[in-house]
Amino acid sequence: MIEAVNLTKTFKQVKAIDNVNLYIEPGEIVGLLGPNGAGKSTTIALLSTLIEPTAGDVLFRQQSVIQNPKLLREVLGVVPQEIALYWELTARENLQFFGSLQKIPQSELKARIDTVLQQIGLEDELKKPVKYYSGGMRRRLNIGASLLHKPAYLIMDEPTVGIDPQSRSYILQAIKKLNQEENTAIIYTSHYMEEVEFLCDRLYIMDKGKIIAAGTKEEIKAILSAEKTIEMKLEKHSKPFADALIAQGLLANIQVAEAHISFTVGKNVDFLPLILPLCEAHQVVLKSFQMKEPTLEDVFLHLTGRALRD
Ligand SMILES: Nc1ncnc2c1ncn2[C@@H]1O[C@H](COP(=O)(O)OP(=O)(O)OP(=O)(O)O)[C@@H](O)[C@H]1O
Repeated sequence: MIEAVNLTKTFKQVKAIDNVNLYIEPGEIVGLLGPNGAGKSTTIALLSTLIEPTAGDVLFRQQSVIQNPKLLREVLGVVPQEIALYWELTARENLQFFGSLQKIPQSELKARIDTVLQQIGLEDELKKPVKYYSGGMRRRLNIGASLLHKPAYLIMDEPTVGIDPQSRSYILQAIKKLNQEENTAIIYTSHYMEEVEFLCDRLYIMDKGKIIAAGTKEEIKAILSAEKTIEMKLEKHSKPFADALIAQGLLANIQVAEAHISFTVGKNVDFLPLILPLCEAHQVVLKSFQMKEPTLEDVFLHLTGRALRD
């Protein structure tokens, strides 16, 4: 198990993370979710022993990794957010280079590269330098470079940023397969809710350097079980109506996107008597109502008052 204990990191005046506690056990996929600047990259830089904390510690098998980073580094792969590849080399040549850096014996390296190319779906068909690859292919190779030494734990920092939906879906499937077939434990950071919903067993939601919620997806969604989310569609957008809805103060998390309006209310609140008089006053026609199960995005909005991508 890797564990962060009261982890704090301050850069000059900025407290990038503040008293973070989290853990990951062998074989599980744990999501670290939060908007830009929440402290995800700092947390994983600390977990992967790239930087040292201002306070607190990272434990691996209950030993401090500050004292003994080697123990963890041997079993850890890190996929950085920035692509770290050699543009003039082919996929295989890049992997040969990274494999040698990781001191994988030459007698084993070729077979490991073959396996990794297969795991990331690049096989051997690509004999071109990386500079000719698509964004998705580069991302896949970036992941491959961290898999050569068969890490038991893999930390991935937003590995699908800036790629097309097809490549993203391919990468998500490959990560799931890696976890299921090799039992690789994965810490996955993202600000894409759908990715975390698809991949993760447990998750931590971060905001402004702190963990603001932790648990299984079901546990986190249960934070909102006392509320329901309503989506309604108007015949056409009406700013005076939307303003009046916000001003009456009894509905929470009101989101207005043209003629689509959503809000949350307590499970037992009868919201129609709150809305219908406003419709009448502003001559607004309601086309539909829908009750929605809470999503992780709703939980984030509830906890922070902001959307994840704000
Ligand atoms: N080397 C640094 N020097 C100064 N401030 C830093 C440094 N690294 C991070 N920070 C600050 O710490 C806070 C957390 O940043 P961090 O990169 O960990 O967030 P993040 O959740 O990974 O964001 P993103 O999704 O944009 O990668 C931010 O306010 C950031 O500006």
